[in-house]
This record gives sequence, structure tokens and C-alpha cells, in this order.
Amino acid sequence: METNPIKLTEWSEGSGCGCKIAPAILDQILSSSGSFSQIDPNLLVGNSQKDDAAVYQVSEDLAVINTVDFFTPIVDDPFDFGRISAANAISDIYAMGGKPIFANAILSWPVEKISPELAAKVLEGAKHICKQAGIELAGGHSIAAKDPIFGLSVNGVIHPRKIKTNKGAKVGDHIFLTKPLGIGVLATALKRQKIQDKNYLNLLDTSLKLNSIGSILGNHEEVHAMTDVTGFGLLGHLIEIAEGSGLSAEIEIEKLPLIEGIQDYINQFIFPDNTYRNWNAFNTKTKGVVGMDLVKLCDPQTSGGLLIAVAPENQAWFESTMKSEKQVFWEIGKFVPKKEHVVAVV
Ligand SMILES: Nc1ncnc2c1ncn2[C@@H]1O[C@H](COP(=O)(O)OP(=O)(O)OP(=O)(O)O)[C@@H](O)[C@H]1O
Ligand SMILES: [Mg+2]
Repeated sequence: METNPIKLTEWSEGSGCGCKIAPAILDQILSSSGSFSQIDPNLLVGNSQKDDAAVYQVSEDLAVINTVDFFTPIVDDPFDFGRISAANAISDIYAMGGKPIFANAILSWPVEKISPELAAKVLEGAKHICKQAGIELAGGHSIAAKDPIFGLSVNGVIHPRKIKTNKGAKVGDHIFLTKPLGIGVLATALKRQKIQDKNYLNLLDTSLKLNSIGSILGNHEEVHAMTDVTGFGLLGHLIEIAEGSGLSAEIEIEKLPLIEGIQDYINQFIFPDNTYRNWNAFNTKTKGVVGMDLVKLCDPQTSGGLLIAVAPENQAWFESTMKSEKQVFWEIGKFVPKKEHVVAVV
């Protein structure tokens, strides 16, 4: 790990997607701001189902996707912060099944207190990831403010009939996840200066992996619904799909993949405060969670994996597609008819 005299993570309380406003408060803000009427028929996806990005149809076979994502530093190294933030922002285009085309940067920097050279490193990291995703960082907007913040607004394209949202899952669909959980735990270990170098590398490996498989899955109607797992944790984003699709979900706790080494940190009670915030938001919709399992279910991910619903009869096709794309995945549960609880942990 590169050492910097300035520790970016000391500049703010939350970090990465963990600094997202709590789901209940976001709902309160959005609902009391007046309706998002969305009367333009070309706005195919707005914010009514809590999807990853907005989608606007421009012609019979073309729709544009736009998303914006930014947060406070999740790591101390500015290049890594830029890379993680960019990978996280682009992910929302992949999660809709789309192909990213270009991005603009959003930068807030306390220029009197943290050298502008470090801000340049953040941008350098973002460009590195944009290049990997095959897109240009076209421009951006920068302000001088108290907190360092960085993110991207990303544009993408998709065929209007290929969009993947939170509402297409069907009873019996198998649920797959493409990255192990625990990014929030590792980010907290880093912030508390308890992380070991090898675990920092695990944090980078996991968060920097692009969710580009989403663009490929967008072409296949066998994939019924898709989102990415970020600040609300696996549980929160699973609830978004289940509720969006009018279903419930069953999760097999033993099948949840965890990033190597995170159990040791959990045993030392090293995990983000926002894990409990997520749990408080979702526990009444959930049954069967025992003891510390809530940490795995509610850990806020930054640049987490894709959560995918696939019909059981297409399981073989899905597995061979993922293998031929060298994409790892874990099957973690299934969708069932709507019940009293949105998610049951079995
Ligand atoms: N300030 C806002 N104004 C209008 N809608 C908002 C605002 N903030 C969030 N939303 C909407 O709330 C929903 C959930 O937003 P959220 O940021 O959690 O999604 P996301 O972009 O998928 O998150 P992530 O990038 O962490 O995956 C989305 O439909 C989003 O458009
Ligand atoms: Mg998302």
C-alpha cells in the first residue's frame, strides 16, 4: 500500500457507499419533495422503483442511460479512491444491462488543506478505470469545499427492450451474486488503521473489478432482473428487487460468499455503523436472521457485485455464459411468491 501523509479517510465520517443517506430518510426526502410525475413517455425508467439509473428512449431501438454517483473517501490512497469511485459509478450502467459510453467527473476538494496534486491523482485513478471500461472521461465539475468527494456521472446506451430493472424477477428465479461481501468491513478496518496489507489488496481486487458482465447479460431475456449491491447491503438491494417484482426471496445464509479474511474483523466487532442503520431499515421486512449474520447481509458495499435473477430452466445457460466470460458467481437463493416477510433467511 502506498503511504500518504494525508489520510483521506480521516476527512469524513462515512466512507464510500456507506455515506449514502439512510433508506428511510431518502424515502422521506423524496416523498415530501412533491411527486416525480414522470409523464414523458420516453422516460422509460425514473426513480419510482429505486432502479440504478434513469433510462430515456431516443429512437425505436436506442435508449440512453444516465447515472450519478459520488462519495467521500473509502481509502487513503487518492489514486485508489478515484479508481474505486469510478468503478462504482460505471456499475449502475452495467446493472441496467447497458453499455457505458462516456462520463463526467464530480469533484469536491478542500484545496487549502489537501494538496491539489492529490486531487489530480484521484482523477488519474478515475481515468484509468474509464479506459478499462472503454470510455472517455469527457469533463466534469469541481468545487472547493470542506469534504473531499469524488464520483462520476456516467452515460450509457441500451436497446429499449433489453433494459434490466428491479421489477422483472419471477417466482422460482434463482438468485446469483457476482462478488463476495465484506467491502464495508474492510473499509472500516482501514479507517480504524487495523487492516493488514493482504486484506487491503482483497478490498482493491473486489471493488475494482468491473461489473461489465452486466452489458452481456443485458442481451439475454433469460435474465429477468438485475441490480448492483452497494450502500444498502445485500439485504437492501435484494428487497428492492423483491418489492419491485411483487415477490419475496429466500436466502441461504451458508451460501453467501465472503471476502477472505473478513470474519476475523467481524469477530473483533470491526464493521461500519451503517450496517446497523441498514438493519434498522430492513429488519421488519426480514425473518430468520440469527446473531451476527446481519453483518454479512447488511454490510454496505462500495462497487459491490451484481445481483441477478435467472429462471431455473436457464441455469445451465447462465452458468456456461458466466464461465465462458471468466466471471465468478454464487447462487444464494431464490424468489418465491409474496409472503408476509420480503426476505427469509434459511
Ligand atoms: N436526490 C435525488 N433526487 C431524486 N431521486 C433520487 C435522489 N437520490 C436518489 N434518488 C433515487 O432513489 C433511488 C435509489 O437511489 P440510489 O442512489 O440508492 O441508487 P443507485 O444509484 O443504484 O445507488 P448505487 O450507486 O449505490 O448503486 C434511485 O431511483 C434514485 O434515482
Ligand atoms: Mg446501483
